[in-house]
Parts: sequence; C-alpha cells; structure tokens
Amino acid sequence: MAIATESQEEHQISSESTAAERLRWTLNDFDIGKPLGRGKFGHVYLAREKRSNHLVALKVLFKSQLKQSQVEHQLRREVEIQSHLRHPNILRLYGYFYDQKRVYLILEYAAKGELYRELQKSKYFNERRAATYVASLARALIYCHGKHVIHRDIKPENLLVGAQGELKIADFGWSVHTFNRRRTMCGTLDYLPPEMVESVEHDANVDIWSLGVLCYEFLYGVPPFEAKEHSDTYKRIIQVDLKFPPKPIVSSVAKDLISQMLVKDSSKRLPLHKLLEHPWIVQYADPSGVYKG
Ligand SMILES: Nc1ncnc2c1ncn2[C@@H]1O[C@H](COP(=O)(O)OP(=O)(O)OP(=O)(O)O)[C@@H](O)[C@H]1O
Repeated sequence: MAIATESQEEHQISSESTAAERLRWTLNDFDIGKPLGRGKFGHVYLAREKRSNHLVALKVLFKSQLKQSQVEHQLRREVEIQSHLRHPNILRLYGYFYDQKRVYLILEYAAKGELYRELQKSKYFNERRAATYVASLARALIYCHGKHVIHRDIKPENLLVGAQGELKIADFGWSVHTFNRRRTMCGTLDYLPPEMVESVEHDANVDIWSLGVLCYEFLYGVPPFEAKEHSDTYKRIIQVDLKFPPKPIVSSVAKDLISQMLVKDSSKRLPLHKLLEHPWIVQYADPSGVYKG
C-alpha cells in the first residue's frame, strides 16, 4: 500500500496548501529504525510508516545547516521536482514534513544502498551489468526530459539500488525545470560537459554527456577525464580528451557508444532513444531492466 495518495503529496508541496495540510505527516507516523547513512545536512534512517507498514527512508535535515549553506531554495526545488516524478528508476519522494529544527523527507527505501559502493567493491562492472544500468538510466532520463526536467548531476554517488537490483536516480538537488536554457555552473567537475564547464548555454543534452561519463566509469572504474589537478580535468573535458586504456578489455561496440555520447557539440550527442537501439545496448542490456548477476 502506498503511504500517501497523489493528492495528499500534491497538497503537501503546494504553496497554497494550509498549514494543517502541510503538516499532515509527523514523526509519530513512523517507527524509526537503523541509520542508513549520513549526508552533508543530516541523517537518513530506515523507518516504517505505522498505518501502512510501508518501509521508507526518512531523511532528516537540520534547518540551521540548510540556512547556513543557503541551500533552502535548492531543497525546495528538489522536493517539488522529485515528488512529481513516477518512474521505476527514479527514487520516489512520497512527501515531507518539518518541525522547529528539522525538515523530514519521506523517500522510497533503496534496500541495496549506494551504487558507488558496489562499483568500489568490484572496481568496474562487466558489460552486461554496465549496459543494463545505462539502459535503465536512459529510460529514466527520457522520462525526465519529457517532463522538462534535466538532472545535471548524474554520477555514481547519486544512484541507489533497489531490492531487486534496479537502479534508482536519487538526489535531484541540481535538477531544473527547463523551459529556458540554463547557464548556471554547478555539479562536480568530473561529470560536467564542456558547455557547463565553459558556462555557456546548456540543455537536456548535458545528461547524455554525464551518462557517457558514467558508462565509461562503469566499464573502466574511473571517469574518463580524471586528472590530479582540477585545471587538468577542466582542460581534458574542454578538449574531449577521451582515451580508452587497454585494460580492462572493453568491446569496441561499447567504445563506439561512449564516443557518440561524449561529443563536444551537445546537439550532435546520440539522442537517448537512439542509445536504446545502439548495438551495445541491444546485445548486452538485460531486457528486464535488472542486472541479475
Ligand atoms: N532512499 C534511501 N534508501 C537507502 N539508503 C539511503 C537512501 N537515501 C540515503 N541513503 C543512504 O544514506 C546516505 C546519506 O544520504 P544523503 O542523501 O543524506 O547524503 P548524500 O547524498 O551522501 O550527501 P548530500 O548531503 O551531499 O546529499 C547515502 O549515502 C545512502 O547510503
């Protein structure tokens, strides 16, 4: 059973809602379980919604820290965007509530945790696993772009894994609703495309670049433009200094796909629906969308 109906969620994020509606959820609605992790602004706990018995992840953020770092606006945007997205590969945000000191986000529980840890454990993924993940992310991004949402911060740290092994895009902190082209500089340098590094206008095709970087990192264990100095990463991105090391051995069809995504001219990057038809995806991605090992 879902823990909130769509109309309840919409009431909670609507700016016109009354105080009573916005405070529909309270901490008393949840049994709090083990800590799942901690982030910059607070902690995440496993929790059970008492009425439905539904397991969720409760993210507890301290208002004082949000204020100090001036990210309240970013959080509001994250909540508004993420709570309206419904896709099997996007982490659900069911709702939120707050008290005097804290803001609580009620999130879908991703039982297998961070993809980043999995990647660290195995150093790099085999092609079946990488292709299955890339295909599921492409489908999630097609869905987002169809709703005029660009994520802008696709990287292993922002991906969680559900109980069945399905990938879940989390952390919409840098995402935007885009009816206008954006010029804002944001995100970690390694995953940024040339047009964002150079602060020129950018559009939804930034996510194709980041997915190309991620695909490379899945297969090689390191992002493609990594360098010791920030300024060298910057140069390598601008020049699209893409090199494929001899080890681990990666098929040429995978390299072909990466080369078609990491293209400086954003309009020439392989569109996501074409990516799903690329021979590497067709040959290696599990059609179920879940990597079964
Ligand atoms: N929905 C979830 N399901 C399972 N584990 C989660 C969930 N959300 C967060 N976690 C765990 O809690 C940790 C902290 O999450 P959180 O989103 O607060 O921080 P972060 O993304 O690491 O950092 P930041 O503060 O920069 O957003 C994550 O790294 C993850 O291990």
